[in-house]
Amino acid sequence: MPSDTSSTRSAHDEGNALDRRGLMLILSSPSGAGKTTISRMLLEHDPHIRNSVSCTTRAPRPGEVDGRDYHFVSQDQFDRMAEDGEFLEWAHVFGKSYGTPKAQVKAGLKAGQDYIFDIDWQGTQQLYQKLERDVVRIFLLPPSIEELRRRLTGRGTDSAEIIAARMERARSEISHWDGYDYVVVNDDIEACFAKVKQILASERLRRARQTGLIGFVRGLMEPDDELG
Ligand SMILES: Nc1nc2c(ncn2[C@@H]2O[C@H](COP(=O)(O)OP(=O)(O)O)[C@@H](O)[C@H]2O)c(=O)[nH]1
Ligand SMILES: Nc1ncnc2c1ncn2[C@@H]1O[C@H](COP(=O)(O)OP(=O)(O)O)[C@@H](O)[C@H]1O
Repeated sequence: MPSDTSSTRSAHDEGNALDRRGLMLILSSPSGAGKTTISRMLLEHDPHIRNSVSCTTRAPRPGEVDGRDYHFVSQDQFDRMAEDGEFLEWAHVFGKSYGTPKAQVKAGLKAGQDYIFDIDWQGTQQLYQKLERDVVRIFLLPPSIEELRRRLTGRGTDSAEIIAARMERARSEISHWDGYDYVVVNDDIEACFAKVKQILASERLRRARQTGLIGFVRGLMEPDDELG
């Protein structure tokens, strides 16, 4: 048995990052369904998870911060990064390029760091093909198409033309819902957040992620001297 059993136990109970391999929590949804809102709530609530900051060629929205929400790059910079193999995956969405930088995430996962990915279904498929064992896929649905339109309009960040393009694409994005492990309807935001937290807590406890348990379990199985 490890000498410091109590600290080992409490570390496991809290899903402590040092005891296990990190996981990749993917949140996808049609634009406006609420994945950015849920990601931000999770990042505020949970010190063990970080945002994987994507590169994009789209313009920043009011309130978005370069390096926090996205790395905003030119098309030339993006193409060079893609050619140099700096992305884990990348895709064209709404006529712009979006990509997940490789370096930070790969090292982080090994060190037990969890990451949130706010990426579309194309990126989700690519990440799943490459890193299946680390990926947890959640798809958020709006309670109705009318509510989706209200949210896109109410967000106040996009022109009528861009909102129309996003609504146009919503149905085809929703058609990929069955490529996800979990599907959550984002009607009431607190109820949706509670479900996402529940999924994360359970996924952290999967045996395959609990690399720190191996030594602990071996200790439990050692012959007990007192029993002879
Ligand atoms: N494949 C891929 N998709 C991304 C990445 N970053 C963002 N996206 C997706 O691109 C789409 C547009 O994102 P954005 O312009 O922020 O609009 P939003 O969906 O309304 O927040 C969304 O479906 C995002 O999930 C990425 O690195 N890779
Ligand atoms: N459950 C909800 N109820 C009402 N409004 C919501 C809910 N979830 C998100 N919103 C709002 O809808 C808009 C779009 O949400 P956002 O998180 O930006 O979506 P996405 O990142 O999927 O495009 C934002 O103004 C956000 O505050």
